[in-house]
Amino acid sequence: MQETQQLRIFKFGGASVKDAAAIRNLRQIAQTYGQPGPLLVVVSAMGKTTNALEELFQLAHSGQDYGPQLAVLRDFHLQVATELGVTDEAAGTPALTELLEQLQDRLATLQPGDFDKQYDQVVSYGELLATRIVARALQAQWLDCRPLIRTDHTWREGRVAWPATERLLGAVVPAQLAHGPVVTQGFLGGTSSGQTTTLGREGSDYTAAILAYCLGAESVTIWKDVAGLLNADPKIFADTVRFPEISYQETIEMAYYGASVIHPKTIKPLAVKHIPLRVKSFVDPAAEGTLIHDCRHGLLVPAFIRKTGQCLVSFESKDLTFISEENLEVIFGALAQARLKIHLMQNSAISFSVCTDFSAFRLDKLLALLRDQFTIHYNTGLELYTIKNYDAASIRRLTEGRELLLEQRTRQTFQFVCRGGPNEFVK
Ligand SMILES: Nc1ncnc2c1ncn2[C@@H]1O[C@H](COP(=O)(O)OP(=O)(O)O)[C@@H](O)[C@H]1O
Ligand SMILES: N[C@@H](CC(=O)OP(=O)(O)O)C(=O)O
Repeated sequence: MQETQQLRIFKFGGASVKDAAAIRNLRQIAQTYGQPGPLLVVVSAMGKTTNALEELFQLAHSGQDYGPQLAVLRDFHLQVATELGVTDEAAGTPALTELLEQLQDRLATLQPGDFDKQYDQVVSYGELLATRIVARALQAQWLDCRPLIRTDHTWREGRVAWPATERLLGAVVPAQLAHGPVVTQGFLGGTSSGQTTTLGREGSDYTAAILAYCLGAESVTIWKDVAGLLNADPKIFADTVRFPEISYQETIEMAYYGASVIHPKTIKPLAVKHIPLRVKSFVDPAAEGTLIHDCRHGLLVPAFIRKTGQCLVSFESKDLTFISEENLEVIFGALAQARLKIHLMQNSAISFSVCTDFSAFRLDKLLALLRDQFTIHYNTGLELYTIKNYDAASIRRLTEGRELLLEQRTRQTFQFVCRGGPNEFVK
């Protein structure tokens, strides 16, 4: 594989491309910090476009009128392109209007069934449209990553076929980078038969890591609306502290437990190749941010992580049989089939409980698979809190006055599930 010397990868998420002013700011950052090249820029859908596309898709798939929402989405992208003066369609292939027409066609020709597969074919247009605009604004080359980031057919959470992806990217991207900056889509991949897949919501950070791993990048910088990786989400918790540097191991755990600033899959490919990851503020790009790399540090301050939209499911054997390895095998198999990920689990003599993301569709599937064998109870509308590197004061801060439905602690991590409610303790 041909490695690109000193390649820097910049990733810009939805907030950093939410309108024309944000894209001008991105251009300034790329010009100031992305030189000398080579520079590969990964871009997500603009603002909340992915949510809007999800809604559009739901409407279209269920046969409802989606015309007004589609018009809003179309006008928004065209308006931003006009404000940036990048409506010169001849200069880009495919043109913005061509992508918008493709999206319209996709929506008009949806078939009943195949929900997840068709979701990917529609929702992917957020990144296609955004990169078309950003590439033109940067006068950079536009790269369609779908034929190069090869995944299996796991719709909505494509699993990367690493050897093929490394070969495909290596054959195309270094040559393109030799001609100047390249802009490509986050979140997207493609199957061997040429169908679009997505890598899981908020998966654009992961795309930056895939590209870095496969192309042997020097570093990855993800530009966010926060000062760096903090010990908690500042939208929820008061008095947050920035980590100037932190290890891959600490970061992967924070991301895994739900610190939404970095997609959890991002860290491993970078750690394997010792590629540093910087989290920097696009609001204050000169500020230090956070450097995530191979480093050792003492005990860090407690980090707080909240996951909302949780569901606690308890399985009880119907005949007072103990929860055994055989029972657990059946339960885990059903959870995997329903594609429900376990965030926390606990068992007693005759009962086994798991905390997972709530999805009515997936929960129904799980119930259908296990109802005959187990008595199943569940609660929805819950929150899962994790405190990494906890102490007594940090536990008190979060748990006081709350009814804990499930609680667990290891040497470094304290977790509990409780009902969602006002966050009287956080701000
Ligand atoms: N530990 C944390 N440190 C910093 N930001 C965090 C943390 N946990 C959650 N966040 C949230 O992550 C947001 C940035 O991530 P996200 O909105 O997904 O960015 P993007 O869309 O640009 O990829 C911040 O605005 C902040 O609210
Ligand atoms: N646009 C996709 C992928 C993504 O990563 O977006 P962002 O970088 O804005 O979190 C999503 O919203 O899920």
